[in-house]
Amino acid sequence: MMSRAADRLKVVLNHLDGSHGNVRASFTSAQSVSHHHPQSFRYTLDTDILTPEQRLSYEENGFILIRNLVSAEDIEKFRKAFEQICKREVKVPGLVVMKDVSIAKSEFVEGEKAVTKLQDFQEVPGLFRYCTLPQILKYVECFTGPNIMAMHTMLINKPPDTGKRTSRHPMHQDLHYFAFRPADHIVCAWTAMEKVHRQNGCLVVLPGSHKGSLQEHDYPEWEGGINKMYHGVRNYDPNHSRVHLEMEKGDTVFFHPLLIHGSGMNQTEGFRKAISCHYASADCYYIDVKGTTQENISDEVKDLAFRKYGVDSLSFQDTWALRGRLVRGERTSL
Ligand SMILES: CCCCCCCCCCCCCCCCCCCC(=O)SCCNC(=O)CCNC(=O)[C@H](O)C(C)(C)COP(=O)(O)OP(=O)(O)OC[C@H]1O[C@@H](n2cnc3c(N)ncnc32)[C@H](O)[C@@H]1OP(=O)(O)O
Ligand SMILES: Nc1ncnc2c1ncn2[C@@H]1O[C@H](COP(=O)(O)OP(=O)(O)OP(=O)(O)O)[C@@H](O)[C@H]1O
Ligand SMILES: O=C(O)CCC(=O)C(=O)O
Ligand SMILES: [Fe+2]
Ligand SMILES: [Mg+2]
Repeated sequence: MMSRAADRLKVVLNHLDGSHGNVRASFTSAQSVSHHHPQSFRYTLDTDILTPEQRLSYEENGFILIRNLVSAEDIEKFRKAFEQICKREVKVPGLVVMKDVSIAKSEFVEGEKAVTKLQDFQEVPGLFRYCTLPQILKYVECFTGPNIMAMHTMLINKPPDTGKRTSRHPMHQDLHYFAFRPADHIVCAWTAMEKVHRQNGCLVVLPGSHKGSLQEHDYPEWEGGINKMYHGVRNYDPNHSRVHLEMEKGDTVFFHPLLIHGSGMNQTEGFRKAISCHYASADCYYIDVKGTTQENISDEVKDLAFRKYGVDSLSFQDTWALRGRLVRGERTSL
């Protein structure tokens, strides 16, 4: 109980402090792993959900993998909902449907095979149900606390590579796209909709990179082209040690928004599917990214909002406030 109150205080202090770090790191958790060596936690809250090992692992690595969290039946339902959208059986407000850049201009690819990514499916009940699954939110709460917003939703249908290597997703930090803070109260849930492995382009992560700061992002100079908004960390070191997250259908990884990650190309004939949601504590606050490294993505998003909706008065923060949906607790700030 004590520790829950301490965690709330941490959030408040951080809020006032603005810069994350020192204040929180000095708190000591009551639920420490060892009684003799009290452990302080920065990236996880006190709940009875994570085992001490899982908690330490997230603190150290910036991600945890939970096997078999989403049922095959639920995944089948998400797959059906995705198919319906691709066949244009339903029209959805706000939904962004992205084709791979290497097939965008081809008139021969249609339906599901043409869609690389659905974004912002908050108005598709059959897909948004993923973001409300209790077994997912149970884990999310360990990072966000009790007031939870689903800020960004995606279904990724990584296509077989056309030979131009455009099915790759460059190494990046998701925080680059976000106009809210603090980072430690944001988490991504990413669920494999089928077996994902190195061959079909599983997630690749740099363990521990969440302890660093937000880096400069830009389009990588890739010969075969690069998808819209696929920014990568500018000074990516290809020799840094990486972990390939091979997962079975239903396995779910939760990761920190500063964790550097990407995915390799899909060298199979199948479409590699995953569904994901970025959650944030509703107690987070919006920031102005003017003059920061995030200005480039902010301009691109505002430009897209203008082309899609014809409004040029939306700020980057507005685009987030309009898309975010409360999934648990109270909508306190975001
Ligand atoms: C109510 C609030 C308003 C909200 C505003 C909307 C905001 C949406 C945005 C996204 C925010 C991103 C947040 C991400 C957060 C988490 C971290 C995730 C990391 C990522 O995944 S980043 C990558 C995300 N990518 C996108 O979001 C891409 C968004 N999609 C698009 O912008 C459009 O789909 C696109 C690519 C412009 C295509 O537009 P569309 O109208 O569907 O296509 P056309 O066929 O008309 O083509 C137009 C033009 O674009 C070229 N094109 C097509 N596909 C691509 C592509 N994949 N990459 C690059 N270029 C592409 C096409 O060839 C055409 O070119 P012309 O030269 O002929 O004009
Ligand atoms: N120059 C680069 N800048 C940014 N990210 C890169 C760069 N080169 C590769 N990556 C990223 O590194 C990750 C791994 O890339 P790669 O395509 O080599 O896949 P892989 O899983 O290592 O497969 P393989 O088994 O073929 O090596 C992907 O996220 C990829 O987009
Ligand atoms: O599913 C993938 O390939 C990773 C996508 C990703 O990291 C993202 O869209 O932010
Ligand atoms: Fe990402
Ligand atoms: Mg490689």
